[in-house]
Amino acid sequence: MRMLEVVGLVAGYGKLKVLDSVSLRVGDREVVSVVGPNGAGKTTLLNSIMGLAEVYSGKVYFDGADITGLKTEKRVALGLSYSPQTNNVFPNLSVLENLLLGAYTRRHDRLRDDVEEVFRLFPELAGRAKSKAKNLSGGERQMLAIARALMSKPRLLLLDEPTTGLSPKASKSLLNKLLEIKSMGVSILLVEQNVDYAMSVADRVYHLVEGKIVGEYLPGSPEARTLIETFLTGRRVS
Ligand SMILES: Nc1ncnc2c1ncn2[C@@H]1O[C@H](COP(=O)(O)OP(=O)(O)OP(=O)(O)O)[C@@H](O)[C@H]1O
Repeated sequence: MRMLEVVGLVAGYGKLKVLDSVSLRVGDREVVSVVGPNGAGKTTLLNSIMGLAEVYSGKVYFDGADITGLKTEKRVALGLSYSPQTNNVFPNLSVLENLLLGAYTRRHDRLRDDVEEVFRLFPELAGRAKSKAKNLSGGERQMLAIARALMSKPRLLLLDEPTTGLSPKASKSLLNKLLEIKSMGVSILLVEQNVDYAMSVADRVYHLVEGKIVGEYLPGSPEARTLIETFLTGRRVS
């Protein structure tokens, strides 16, 4: 079994069923991306994996253990971490305070080393440790959100459209950081609307449309190129 296995997940919010029998997997040291149009259910998928949406049927396994019914903080303690698309930093707290909050599930004996490690990964944040998060640029804020998620020392990082609102240059720089995070031994499940971005970092890509997985691709394959073209021309794949 892979590190993360999602099997036949039907999930949503109250009476609204969003995901329809979604199955996917993420292996050790793998970057997997989920692409799909607005409203396809990408965020709901991440929410379900973290215990933040209602699961009506299906299972989520992490390291072979069934975590479908676990509380979110228990999932974090097991090694899952989540950087949501919005509201992912505390604007009135400093960069350092945001980072320390990311470590709330852990014992605190190595925090200084861990802060230094994320500052090595994101030197842009190191010089702004005392700045309030609300004073950061969009790109710096996304970096802080990811850095904060890393402070719980995850083995699997869930990222919801971290390039939202960033320039192409800032997006590429952020995507390069994801490859560095992968090389540190952390797996990543990346939700993206920009197919080119997803394909540039992912080992595998799933295509989610109207709550269903309609394809799985290896970046660089002819099928993957077709997927990109389909997105770019706005045609629907079903
Ligand atoms: N907290 C919520 N409560 C109720 N409905 C929700 C909630 N979050 C999302 N939805 C609904 O679930 C459906 C799927 O939304 P979701 O955010 O998962 O899609 P998405 O693929 O991430 O879209 P986007 O790319 O626009 O973020 C939409 O109809 C949305 O209105």
